[in-house]
Amino acid sequence: MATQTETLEFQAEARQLLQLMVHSIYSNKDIFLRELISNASDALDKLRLSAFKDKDLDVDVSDLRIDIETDPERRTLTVRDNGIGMSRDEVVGLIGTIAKSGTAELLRTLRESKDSEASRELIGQFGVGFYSSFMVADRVTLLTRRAGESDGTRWESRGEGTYTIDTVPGAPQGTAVTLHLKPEDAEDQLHDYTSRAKIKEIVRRYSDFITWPIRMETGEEGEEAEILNSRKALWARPKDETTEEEYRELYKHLSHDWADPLETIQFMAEGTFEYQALLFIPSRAPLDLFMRDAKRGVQLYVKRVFIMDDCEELMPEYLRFVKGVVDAQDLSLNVSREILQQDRHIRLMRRRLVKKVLGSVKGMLTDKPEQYDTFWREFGKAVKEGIVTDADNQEAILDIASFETTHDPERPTTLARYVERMKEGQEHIYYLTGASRSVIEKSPHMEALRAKGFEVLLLTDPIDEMWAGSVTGFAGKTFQSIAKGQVDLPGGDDETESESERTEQRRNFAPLLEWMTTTLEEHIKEVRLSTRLTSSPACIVGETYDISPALAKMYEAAGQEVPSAKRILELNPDHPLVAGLRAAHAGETKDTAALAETVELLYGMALLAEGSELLDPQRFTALLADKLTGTL
Ligand SMILES: Nc1ncnc2c1ncn2[C@@H]1O[C@H](COP(=O)(O)OP(=O)(O)OP(=O)(O)O)[C@@H](O)[C@H]1O
Repeated sequence: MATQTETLEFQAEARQLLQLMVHSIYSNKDIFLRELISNASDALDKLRLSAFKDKDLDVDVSDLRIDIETDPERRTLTVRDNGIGMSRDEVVGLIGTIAKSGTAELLRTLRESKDSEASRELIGQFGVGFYSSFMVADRVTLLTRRAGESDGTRWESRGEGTYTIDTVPGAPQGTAVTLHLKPEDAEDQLHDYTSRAKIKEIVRRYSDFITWPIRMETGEEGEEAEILNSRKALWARPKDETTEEEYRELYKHLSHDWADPLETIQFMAEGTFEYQALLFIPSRAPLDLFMRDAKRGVQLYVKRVFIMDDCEELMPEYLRFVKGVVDAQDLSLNVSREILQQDRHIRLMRRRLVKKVLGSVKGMLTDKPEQYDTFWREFGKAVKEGIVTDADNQEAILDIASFETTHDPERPTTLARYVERMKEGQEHIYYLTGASRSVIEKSPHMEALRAKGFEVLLLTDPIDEMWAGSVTGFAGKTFQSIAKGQVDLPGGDDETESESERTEQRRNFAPLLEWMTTTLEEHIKEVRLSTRLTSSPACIVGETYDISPALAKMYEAAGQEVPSAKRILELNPDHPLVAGLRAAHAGETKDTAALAETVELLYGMALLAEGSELLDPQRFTALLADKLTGTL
């Protein structure tokens, strides 16, 4: 007997997602069954694992299965499992709320998106699981009892603002989800989900690989229920015995993505440590790719038994978007995270998995450029983290990376292509980091390189700041920031000034540079002449091994102390303002205070030109206003 019924409200975000489901945005409604079977299969996995780990848990795991029952008269469809079940609190927490990261952002994007195709894609990426029942049902009942507990829970909702919940003593262990189906409507792709043939077709198409039996009564008295799925573990089957379609469906089951994967990677390792791996690269980045608690997508199985989701030990963080299954034959079912962390075989396995993934991206780069472009657009930012965190594969990652470049504003370049295009005598791969392509392109540091026709990589991701300063080189060429150190451009397209001219210039400017260095000593450590400027009067550069201002800012934002390194102000001796300053400073009757103000403005201009902030904007504008007034 059910106890008193309690009516609860859905959490706001859950309500909004439900609305989307009820006024379904999907055309293919059949997939609700895949979602329910997927949940049931997970619940059976969990029960088997719990029973194995907790010997005191009194459960029968000898006949774990999923049953589908239909009642054409009452127009109901039930998906029943004898898995782990849910406690009352779990029902409220898991079904009444959406604990997934990225929900709020997803809903905001959906609200802003007017395009229903785009909305469908977005929500598909998120995966709405259980709620998809409301595409085909106007009322859903869930009866569940958690293994080890005596009372069960009944949950029921019409997919509107509220749901009811009550306690049901003596409910069978596991979960039964009953859908009270909406009327058939062929136009709206609402099929007859009480039809055996339809159910069979859907199970075959979407859930064939589920390792648990999915059963359905034949309707004939005395006949055994029929098992609808073939239960073949795809990863343990040779490639030529598996169809693309089967791979795709497994991918969707694992990832909850509704789109097809971009690439499938399958391999089997034999020998002393045997395992099978089936990995997928999705075709788009998940919404939570850059969130702190983003999950990694590889599941660990041991001898066909599901052990854990999100196995960090198998995939490094920078490849967190890779989904799939790894099934190891020689581990104990009892394996824990701690054991995994210390296991030498697991480390070898991970190394091999990473090599396979990077190798398959390299394959795309050579053979399937369009696919590669999609990959890099979606995941490049995450993959670049590996340049810093995975020293063993640094070369391999640089090899598959693409970067924006001055060579072609439309297409990013690989480093190999950059190196091919390098000029004679060019030893360095030039790059500049900054907030955006347009800021970097206009930076004074670019001037001489542009004038002389050198290609520069334009690095705009925060992670670029981290690796660019620490990686030594690629294909024997070193990286050089054009905002750091001295830039000695070889030959180039321009004629270079003769050495004697330069010596003469240095001598002429020495007193000004010395005086300016003292005047600005609070902010910079040296003023010197520049070889990188053609039209701007000045720019600021760092020493070769200094951290860039943007990186310093990132560290500060992360709460880390950054030793403040003073940088160097470089002057363009050919600019009239700089030439004028030199003349004025050399003059007999100079106004040192006024000159110092001009120098301060010059320094401020150099900061603005590279996209940095002024130290004291009020003072800068006051000085500038004063100088401008003087010109009138
Ligand atoms: N048959 C079931 N048995 C036990 N727990 C279940 C069952 N169905 C759902 N749950 C619980 O409810 C949670 C929410 O289910 P839901 O289908 O909404 O999302 P999900 O499966 O976690 O995620 P996704 O959107 O990725 O499918 C599940 O994670 C699971 O903990």
